[in-house]
Amino acid sequence: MSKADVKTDAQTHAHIDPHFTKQEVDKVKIEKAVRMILEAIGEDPAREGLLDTPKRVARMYEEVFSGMRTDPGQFFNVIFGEDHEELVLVKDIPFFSMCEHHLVPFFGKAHVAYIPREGRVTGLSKLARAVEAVARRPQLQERITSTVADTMMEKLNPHGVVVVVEAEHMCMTMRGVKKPGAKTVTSAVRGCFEHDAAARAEVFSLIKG
Ligand SMILES: Nc1nc2c(ncn2[C@@H]2O[C@H](COP(=O)(O)OP(=O)(O)OP(=O)(O)O)[C@@H](O)[C@H]2O)c(=O)[nH]1
Ligand SMILES: [Zn+2]
Repeated sequence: MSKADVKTDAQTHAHIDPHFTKQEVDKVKIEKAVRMILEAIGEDPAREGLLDTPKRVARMYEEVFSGMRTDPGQFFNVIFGEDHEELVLVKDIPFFSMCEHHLVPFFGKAHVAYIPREGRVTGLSKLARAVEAVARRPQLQERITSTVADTMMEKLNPHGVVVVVEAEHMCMTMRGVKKPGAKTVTSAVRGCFEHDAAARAEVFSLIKG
């Protein structure tokens, strides 16, 4: 096998997760852009209260978009050899993301369930880490849901996965259609859950309860 044939996890994962990047955040560029936005709305970026704002916003974007540089698949490299082949559900995982259309937050809870294959059990915290990695990017709720499910299918090869995400989008509350309280629920159902209605119903009732 030539060196070029040896693909990193991140490269092999690209079909599921095309937005993962190793590029560092260009904070100077963000600072310039923020100054321009302030000028564009009629503010004075040189007034005292705004002097450090471009720097703060650059640091904030680096933090809230840190998932751009986090491969969610990496968390499933540690696997326990347990032979538990029954349902595992981690529910109510809080997350914050940024809507890719308006760059304002949407946030809520993710519920991640899977049935491991024998000897391929992951750490519970890894499910929450994968959600966080995928959420901290310019996102669509649907894409968070399916990327987490597809990453788990690929890395853990489980019998099945269900991911449910419920969120409130600030682009629908503080602006635009202005419907505070409206919740969006998305789900991704993979593997055995696709054809086993009873197993799927069990997961949904556990998530609700
Ligand atoms: N499918 C999906 N749509 C989203 C998500 N976040 C925001 N949107 C929607 O993206 C759409 C963008 O619509 P546009 O008509 O291009 O933009 P807009 O004029 O700002 O739309 P309004 O929000 O209706 O004012 C809106 O309907 C948003 O509600 C998401 O996670 N998934
Ligand atoms: Zn939006």
